[in-house]
Amino acid sequence: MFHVNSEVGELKQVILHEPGLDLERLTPSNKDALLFDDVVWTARAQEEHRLFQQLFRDRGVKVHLLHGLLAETVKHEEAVAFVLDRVLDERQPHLGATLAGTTRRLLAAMGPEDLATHLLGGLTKRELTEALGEGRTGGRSLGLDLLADGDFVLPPLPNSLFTRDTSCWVYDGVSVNPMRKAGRRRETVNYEAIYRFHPMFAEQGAERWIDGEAMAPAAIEGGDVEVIGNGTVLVGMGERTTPAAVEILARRLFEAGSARRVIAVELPKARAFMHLDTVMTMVDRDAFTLFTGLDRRMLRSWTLGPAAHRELDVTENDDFFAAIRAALDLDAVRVLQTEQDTSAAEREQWNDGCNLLAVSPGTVIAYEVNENSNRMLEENGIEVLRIRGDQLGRGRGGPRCMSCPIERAAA
Ligand SMILES: NC(=O)NCCC[C@H](N)C(=O)O
Repeated sequence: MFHVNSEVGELKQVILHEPGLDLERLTPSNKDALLFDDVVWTARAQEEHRLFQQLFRDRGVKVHLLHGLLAETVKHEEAVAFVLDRVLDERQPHLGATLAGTTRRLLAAMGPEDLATHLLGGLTKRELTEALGEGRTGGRSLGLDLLADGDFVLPPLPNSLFTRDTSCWVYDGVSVNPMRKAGRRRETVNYEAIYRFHPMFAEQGAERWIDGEAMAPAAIEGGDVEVIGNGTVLVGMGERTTPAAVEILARRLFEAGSARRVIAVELPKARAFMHLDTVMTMVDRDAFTLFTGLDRRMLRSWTLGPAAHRELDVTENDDFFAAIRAALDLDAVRVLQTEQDTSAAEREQWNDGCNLLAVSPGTVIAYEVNENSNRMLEENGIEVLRIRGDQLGRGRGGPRCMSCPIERAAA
């Protein structure tokens, strides 16, 4: 049975996405809408990613690749229908009934590997017309006439690289997340299909905390959700996760008896701090990194607990880390901040210096570029496994963002 009982306990199984066609689709003109800061050298990004994967395998962590999971999922006819009903909805502004139908017939006729590639990497008008052959594009369509050859009939999902965000496991269940940004919303459909139809998950009967489709416009992303243990979950509310979503998640967890408290923390609403894990991650049983640019005493936070009649007990905390210490039943928590000038601190945070993935208590994966942050961690007794990320980092996500633990022991 899959479960994630902590942020830092022994990691056993993880979902990663080795980028492919999805990253090749980035161009200077579409990268902003697709939430990347630059175009990417895909072959090098894949090389970097394979080294990242190897780190897990070397430590006995089972790696599941998203493309493989999706391909196995769409071997099932109901899964294909489920996905295509959603991604080729004729009401989408650029589609219309004819183009939606033509594209659907093409995708449905593909083998599972190719279908998975295009669900992640999208489909251009050129690819559609070439595959159908001259003059066989189905009926004439306004949507098709208005697209240029290189335009997308089905847009790509390059942020699939960040498997953390789209679904996240919290204790004995999973939340399939409604994404805040338009460029990531379709990722939810792929995961919804995997969790419903892939035999590895469908036969497990794990709890489902959030159903992304039903929950929009409330939004929550896994980078904001940290399962710190002892029945407690930490959730950031910034650019991506909404207060409504935090309350829905909290209520579900309390009703199932899977968590006793949720600590919600307010974050600045800015891209640099898009998720909680871009400024703060847990690195050991009693230790967190925190971006130096945030004053820990200024962070507003609330503790949510269950109350009668499906209500929530919401109390504002005086001190965020004191609330965490109490929730974890610890004498003290260590808040690790890198002492460096403000420009260096800003640069390292931008390069995901705080976005660490613990593989066991006190051992984390980090980008090598963040020299000051990594040195500081080592001075505090944390083992740092360094990875290259010159290409991977261009989407503004680090080792924690690029991993979705599905099995992790308590700390
Ligand atoms: N947990 C994370 O911070 N994930 C990084 C997501 C980066 C992606 N380009 C995004 O903007 O959503």
